[in-house]
Parts: sequence; C-alpha cells; structure tokens
Amino acid sequence: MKADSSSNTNDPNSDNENDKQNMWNPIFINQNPVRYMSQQQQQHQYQHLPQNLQHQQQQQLTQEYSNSQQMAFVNPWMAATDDSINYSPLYSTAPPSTLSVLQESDEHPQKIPCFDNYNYDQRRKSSIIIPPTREPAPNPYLQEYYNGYPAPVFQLETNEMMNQQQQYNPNYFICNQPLYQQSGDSTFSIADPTMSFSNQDLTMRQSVGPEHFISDHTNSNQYSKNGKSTQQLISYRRLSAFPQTNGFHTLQPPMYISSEYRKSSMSVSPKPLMISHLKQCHSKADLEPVMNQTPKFRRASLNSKTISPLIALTKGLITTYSLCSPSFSYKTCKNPKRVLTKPSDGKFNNGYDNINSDYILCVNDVLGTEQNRKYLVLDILGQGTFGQVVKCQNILTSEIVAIKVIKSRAEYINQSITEVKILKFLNQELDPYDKHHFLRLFDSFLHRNHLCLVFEVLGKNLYEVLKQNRFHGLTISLIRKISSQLLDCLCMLKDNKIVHCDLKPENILLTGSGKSEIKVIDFGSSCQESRTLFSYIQSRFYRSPEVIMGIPYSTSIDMWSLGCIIAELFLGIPIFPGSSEFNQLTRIISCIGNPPAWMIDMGKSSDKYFIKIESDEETECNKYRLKTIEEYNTEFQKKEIKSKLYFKWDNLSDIIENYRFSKELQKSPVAFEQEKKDRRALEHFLSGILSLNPLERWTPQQALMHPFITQQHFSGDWYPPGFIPHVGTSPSNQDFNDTIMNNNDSHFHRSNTLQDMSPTKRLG
Ligand SMILES: Nc1ncnc2c1ncn2[C@@H]1O[C@H](COP(=O)(O)OP(=O)(O)OP(=O)(O)O)[C@@H](O)[C@H]1O
Repeated sequence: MKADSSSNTNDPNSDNENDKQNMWNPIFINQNPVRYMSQQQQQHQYQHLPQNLQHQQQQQLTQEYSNSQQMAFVNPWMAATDDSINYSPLYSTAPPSTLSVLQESDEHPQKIPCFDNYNYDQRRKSSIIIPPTREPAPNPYLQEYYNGYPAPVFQLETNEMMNQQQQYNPNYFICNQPLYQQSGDSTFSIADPTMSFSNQDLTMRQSVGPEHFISDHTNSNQYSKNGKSTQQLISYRRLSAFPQTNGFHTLQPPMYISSEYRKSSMSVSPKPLMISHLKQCHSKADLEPVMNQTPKFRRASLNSKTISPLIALTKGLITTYSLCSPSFSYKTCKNPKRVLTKPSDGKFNNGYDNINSDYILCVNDVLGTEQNRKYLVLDILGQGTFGQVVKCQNILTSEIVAIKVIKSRAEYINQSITEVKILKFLNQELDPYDKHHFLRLFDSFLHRNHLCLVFEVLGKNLYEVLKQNRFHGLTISLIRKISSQLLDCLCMLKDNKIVHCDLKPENILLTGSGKSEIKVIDFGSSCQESRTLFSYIQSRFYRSPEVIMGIPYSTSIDMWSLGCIIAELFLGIPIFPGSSEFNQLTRIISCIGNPPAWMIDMGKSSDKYFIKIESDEETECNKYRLKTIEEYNTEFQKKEIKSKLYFKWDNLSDIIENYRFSKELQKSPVAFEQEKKDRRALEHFLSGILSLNPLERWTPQQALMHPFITQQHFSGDWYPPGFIPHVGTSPSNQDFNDTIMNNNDSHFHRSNTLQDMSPTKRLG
C-alpha cells in the first residue's frame, strides 16, 4: 500500500495513475478470475443437460460454494469482452438463477475458469482488500429461515420447481428472488393491485383535446362530425396523469419453494445466525454512537486512506473499474440518455417529435436558448392531452420549475395561448398575492416549435393521492379543507365569468407545503362565459348534464364537476364513472333523479338519449323517458352494455350514509357519532351542488356558507340566502322517476367486484 500525499486521495474516482497501480494487494487476490457468462449462455447450456446430471451438479456446486474460503475479485470489463475463455463445465451447467447469484457474489474461487491472457501483475498490485468468505446473509424471501434459523446458501431451482411454479401460475416465474410477471417480451413485477383502476382510466379519465372541441357555431352534433363516434375520438385522447404502472416496485417472495429443496439447502450450511447482543440503556452516555475498529481485511485502501468495499463499489466505482481495466474510461456524455417521452421514435419536426407531436424529452436536455431561459430537464411530472409536464432547473438561477411542453400542432398551441392569457390575467390581475389557489405561470417561450409554459412546481394531484390511499376515501376534515379552497377559487372564477371547463382530481394538485394546500391547474380548456364556443368539453366523469344534453352552459358546470370531485374524495372512486355519454347520463339520472323537462326540451342532444312519451300542447308540458340500451344501440349502432353498479345503494344520500366506516371510527363511539353528523351535512351539501338543474345549482359563494364548510350546527335543512327554487314545467318527479326506475333494470347490473374501479371490494 502506498501513501502518496500529493495525490487526491479523498477522491475515490481519482484518475491518478499511481493510485490505480497501487490499489491491488496480492495476498487477497485469487488467481482464478470468474468468467462471466451471459444469462442466455447459461440457460442454453443448462437446459441441454439431463435432469439427474443437473441436480448432481447443483449439489456439487452448492457444496463447493459453501466450502470456499477465498473470494476472487472479478473484473466485469475483462469478463464481458473476452470470448476466448473456456468455461468450467460446472458453471456452464448451473441453473440460470444460481448463476445469476454467483455473478453477483464474486465468491467462488474454486470454480473459476482461467483467463489465458489475463494480466495478473495488475491485480497483484491492487490494495483493494478482499475479505475471506463469510456466511452469506439469510435470504429474506425465505422467511422461515430468517428469524434466527440458518439460511440456505443460495437459491437453487430445479427444472421441476420451475415447472411446478409455472403450473401454479403460468404467468409467473421465479427470477432469483423477486417474483416477476411475464408479458410478451417484456418482464415486469407483479402488478400492484391498485393499478387495476388505471387501465380503465386510460379511456375514461381524459379531458378533451382541442382537435375534438366542437364549436356550436360549426356543428352542434359532435357525433356526426367526420362520422367519428365518441369511442373513436377517445382513442386519440390521452391520460393526464402519467401512467406509472410499469415500474419494478413490487418485490414479492417466490410463490413456491419445495420442502425438499429447503431441506437440501439447510443441510448445506446449517450455521446459526448470530444476533447481536442487546444492552440495557442506563444513561445518556450509553446512547453515544460506538465506533468499531476498522475490521482487519474489511477495508479497501486508496493511498493510505481506507475506504470501505461499499464506497469502492458505489462512490468509487469508476476508480474501481479503471483499476480493473486500464482501457476503461468514463465520460458522462457517453451515458445512455434516459428518455422521458413515450413513444420515443422521432417522426415529425425533423425527428424531434414523436408520432403524437410530443417533443421527445430526455433527462439533461436543455429547453430554451436565451441566457435566463435555459432549463435543464430533470424528470417527468405528468402527461396530458396538451403535452408533457417536466421538472426542470433554471440553469442560471437554479430554480426548480415545472414546464409544460405543448404538442407542436397548431390547434394545441392556439389553445395553450389562451391558457397563457387566462393564467396571466388570474395571476396578475385577480390574484397578485397568490391567495386563491391558482397555479402560477412564470414564463412562456418557444422551443423547436413547441410552446413551453413555465410554472411553479407542485406536488401530487388528487387522483394520485386517492390511488396512494388504495382508492379509499379521504377523511371528512381533509375533504372540507380541500373543498373550501376549491370553492374560494371558483368564487374568483365566477365573479370574473371564467369557466375552467376541465375540473377533475388530476387538475387539483397539492402544493407540497404539507398543509393540505391545493392549487388548480390546467386552464387549457378554459373560456369566458360569453365565449363558450365548444360543446364537447369536460372530462366525462365530471361532465355536467347540461353539457351532455347540449344546453348553453356557464360557470355552473364547474360546480357540477366540483360536486363529482368531492364525492370521489369521500368514496375513493368516481361517483359517475360513465363508459360513454349515454352511460354517464344514465348513471347520473339513476342516482340523482330526472332533469327538468325544459332542459330536455332545450338540449340539442336530448333526442339522442330521451324519448318523448307524452306531449300536452295546452300546458306545453312534455314527458320523457330515457331510451333503453337496446333502443339506443339499435338507433346508433352502438354496443352499449348494462353498466356495473359499484355501490349497493342507488341514490346519493344512501351511498354517502352507508359508505364503509373505517375501523378507527368504529372503535370510538364519539368519533362515530361525529362522522354520522358530518356525513349528513356532506350529503346535503352535495345535493345542492349536484343539482341537475344548473339554475338551481348552488353557486360557489352559496356553497361556501353551507354548514359542511363552516362547521356550524346542521339541523338537517339549509337553504342558501336568497335561494328561490325554480319551479320547472317538467313532468312530476314521481312520473319521471317511475319511468327511470322501470328502466333501471335494463341499464344496470350490480357489480360483485370493484375490479374495474378499485382494488378493494367496496360496495358502498
Ligand atoms: N406545476 C405542476 N407541478 C407538478 N405537476 C404538474 C404541474 N402541472 C401539471 N402537472 C402534472 O402534469 C399532469 C398534466 O398536466 P396538465 O393537466 O396541465 O396537462 P394537460 O395536457 O392539460 O392534461 P389534460 O389531459 O388534463 O388536459 C397533471 O395531472 C399533473 O399531475
């Protein structure tokens, strides 16, 4: 070991040649470096052996492995490039899973084949000290062995085991330790059960893209335009929350390990696991950290400064690799780029854009060219109909921001210019002190034909919050806090006659301040009340009945969306998860009741969904009924099916009242009583917001006064000040409800599972 005070000994990645040459300590170097085989080679060779021979060799391998007293330092670079090496037959026949363990452990000197042309001198000079073999840690996936029992040395899998595994579930195979699911040519971990809802979301939770905005002035019938159906349009739209279902996030124990295998593993190395002695604590001094002496043979040394093997193989990995192979050189520019955009093939805009006209973004890309407008791309935050949102750092100021990179198509850019205008107005004119929960826009610029909007960076959206909560509802006090902030925001919008047009959980983000503070984002579909040009707006689950029926709309459509969002926050899943507009309307009507006849009379699209059953010319009072699924399918050549019901009860108040009480609430009678009172107030609050008649629907100002928000005593009845119920000329509620209810059987079948909605069974 050489001490060189002139070299930068603190830097484990030092490029100093002396450092490298003096790192090797001959005492601890095994003369037989391991040859690394590719997984394919291993599998191939293993599969061709007869089964009894495989078993015999596995045992031999296990025995030799446990007997080994020395470790070899393995140079992955040499091994990966040298093809002229003869493999040990033992290695070539080991089962794939075993070999993968061996590759990682570097602990098999006896079985290591020779490198004919390997330069041992280089290794002998090393001062990296390799400790003698010690007992491997117990396998945490074999839980029986974990608590104090000897662990199997490593996991072997015979073909028989693999077969049994596959018989048990053909989709799973044991891959060393974690359990993976195989799908096509990609391998991923067992799907998180909470992800099951996402698939449905892909087609249902989307907002409407500008190419699908249908102007009332051009064509009122969104279905007949271009001959495209809603279903066809949906396929072009994208999920706003970036799907995160492909991550390797679930590690599961193997599903099956035979008892024979366990016994054989036990017999290999039955040494008891040492558990460190626990001492009683008498004084503060006992809590002082104890520095153990540097264990002999347990440290690697770099120019007299000792570094641990951990540092040598993490922080100091580059130096370690350089020492292993003089030809190894590391340059960050050669690093593979992490692409954030999917699909990532360049199709348009000189190869900068993918097939969806999304800019292909990679980590460490720079957006913007001007001095103070250069942003380093760090990660993806979300994806939506209009483009992608990425976390970036201003190169000049180091400020972290969120940049929404809009698709390079004209219709998206134009609509986003409106978003910029509205946000500027909201930020600068309406809410200069940032008190009313609007997203802050800092800047906007063009980058390679993409409009980039620079926002403050926020936290999780409410859909992600629910998902993280395994689609269980949030507590009433949290719902109250979120609702009052949203109402405050909607008050500002209503006062200034601005319609958001796309309120949904994905567009409400926690600020990340830790105070359940939220902000409303995505004003890309917003408009002024006087310029409601489009009739195909709002994400379906949150779409108001007047928009579905084609009635002129106002800021009250945002109140409808708010009602749906609050109900979802309570229930954990959407209250009206319609699979089509017809299905959406059916769900709304069966839960809340019928719309007044004047709405049906007035709606441009009403005749798609309703049939007139009675017309009284004198009173001009018409009666309608919802079309049956068969009638609707025949008329429009659709394939609507009975929709699944996810709640045991039909109407809103029963759903809220009977929704599952958490175990904590059930334990405390006081909390239980309070919850029941809160639920009654919530139910009444929602009934005012989710009024089918937009003229009777409470305004945000009215809703803010409701006892659910103010937490005043709720007696069971409450009217907002100055509220006069509109007396419609609709058929009597009873008549209509009878019709609807008679139709209900044909529209719904009750779901016994919430598979499409949520991972857990929650029937109300
Ligand atoms: N400022 C921000 N900070 C953190 N995440 C953000 C921010 N803005 C947006 N996101 C994330 O990106 C997602 C998509 O953003 P946004 O809704 O603005 O895009 P969009 O293309 O308009 O989507 P949509 O399909 O809803 O119209 C959001 O759901 C959110 O998760």
